[in-house]
Amino acid sequence: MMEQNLVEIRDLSVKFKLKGGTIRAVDNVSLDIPKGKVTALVGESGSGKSTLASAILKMVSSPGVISNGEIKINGEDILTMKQRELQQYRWSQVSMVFQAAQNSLNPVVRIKEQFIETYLAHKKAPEKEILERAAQLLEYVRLEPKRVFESFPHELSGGMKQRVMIAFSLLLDPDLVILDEPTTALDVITQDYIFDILLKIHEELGITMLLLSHDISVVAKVADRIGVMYAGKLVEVGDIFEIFTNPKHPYTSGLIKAAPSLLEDLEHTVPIGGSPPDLLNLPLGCAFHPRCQFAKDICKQVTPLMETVGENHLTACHLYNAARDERVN
Ligand SMILES: Nc1ncnc2c1ncn2[C@@H]1O[C@H](COP(=O)(O)OP(=O)(O)OP(=O)(O)O)[C@@H](O)[C@H]1O
Repeated sequence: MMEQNLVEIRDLSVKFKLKGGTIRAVDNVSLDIPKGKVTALVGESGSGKSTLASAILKMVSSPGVISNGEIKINGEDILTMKQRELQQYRWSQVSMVFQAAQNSLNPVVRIKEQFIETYLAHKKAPEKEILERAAQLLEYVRLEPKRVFESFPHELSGGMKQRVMIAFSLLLDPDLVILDEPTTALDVITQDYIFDILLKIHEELGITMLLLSHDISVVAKVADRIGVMYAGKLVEVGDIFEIFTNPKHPYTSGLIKAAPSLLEDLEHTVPIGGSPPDLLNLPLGCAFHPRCQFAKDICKQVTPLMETVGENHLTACHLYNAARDERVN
């Protein structure tokens, strides 16, 4: 059966005009988010994951601007939506749990009231119905509705607040939920617990998810598809099995080798050498070339384009252009 895409992003660029110059936090990215699947975006801090995700909500933070591209959800172009349409679209079609989202709960309002306010800001319904829905969602995230409803945020632990935020993100029954580093700042056991919950929600509600993480091992358990970002570009995308068994881009291989919990063997992890790129001073050619042990002359001069390297698998790396060229010759 043909896979249907919920979101189709084409040639998306987001620029930030800063004191030292202009950076492209997202640089000509094209990505499909298939319906009913969990897609993960991974890459080091600063690679552009959050900026890309906020563009899907047309909520890029100032001074960022979406300088080109197209984002379609269910075939509808988000970037041409008017303010009123956007207000409807956010939360009810796409919701996002931001980084350290626990802190975005209002500290002086009981959770119950926050559920009601959030719902009513987008749709009308009797309070009783809203609370029934909220209670159902709290049960999904394995929290006791009665207790949580009456609590203020400071009465809940970090992991509980994060689960409340996940429940919030589902409140208006969106098609897509974006989770930005959903478990950072939580201990490992709580992280696992939250990922179990996310997986269950995904399986039972069939909801499409976009998960952002700097740690490829964290998303390995839940994602169906992985996109790898480096210096604002998408450098590899493929189904989870392909990415882990047959990574093509040296940066993807580096992320996998550097992930301790994947190898279950701390001694054999190999950190990626060099340091993350300075977006104000990107090298010519492939931005990863100064850290790449396979870099050739062409990598220092020409930016590689995304090319198909397998079924549902694309990468932007000259190593594969060369392999293809050799086959052709
Ligand atoms: N509001 C802003 N003002 C200036 N620069 C920004 C802003 N938001 C993001 N950037 C820059 O855009 C680039 C990409 O940042 P982004 O937060 O999207 O990366 P990320 O991969 O999500 O990393 P992290 O997980 O650390 O947030 C970074 O260089 C960052 O400094």
